[in-house]
Amino acid sequence: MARILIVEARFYDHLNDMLVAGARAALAGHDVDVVTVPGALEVPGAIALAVESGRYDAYVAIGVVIRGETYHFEIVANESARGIMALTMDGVAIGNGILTTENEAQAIARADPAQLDKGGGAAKAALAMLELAQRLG
Ligand SMILES: Nc1c(NC[C@H](O)[C@H](O)[C@H](O)CO)[nH]c(=O)[nH]c1=O
Ligand SMILES: CC(=O)[C@@H](O)COP(=O)(O)O
Repeated sequence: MARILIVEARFYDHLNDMLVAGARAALAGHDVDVVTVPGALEVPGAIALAVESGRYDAYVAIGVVIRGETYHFEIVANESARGIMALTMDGVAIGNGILTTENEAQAIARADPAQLDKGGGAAKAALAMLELAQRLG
């Protein structure tokens, strides 16, 4: 059994509820905690803090970034992904379930566990990276 932390950027409650449900289903049998941050830009920092705590074996990043009117979409989408990638390159087992979509319909299709289940996919990716780290470590 692994100790998994879900770090969710709760910007859209109804979408996050689906993503977290999918992630939890994929993490059945493991010890799962969930923490919430304001938005996707805060997710990498929250994971970095949790890594420092030494309490968890792997992490699942959850969130939804939907394009608005300004360049802020690129900043939030790209920089949250960049921060998560930097952590993975440091050997942290993370699955990235932060959706970056053009509209809500695209987000719903990807958040819904009965459709594309990106939350479950991110959880499975985190477990796969943890298993790889244990095998190679
Ligand atoms: N527009 C979205 C955001 N924006 C907020 C930022 O992530 C951040 O919390 C803020 O800039 C304060 O540092 N976040 C999302 O997760 N999704 C969005 O669509
Ligand atoms: C992804 C975003 O930051 C977006 O929700 C913000 O919308 P806007 O660009 O219209 O301020």
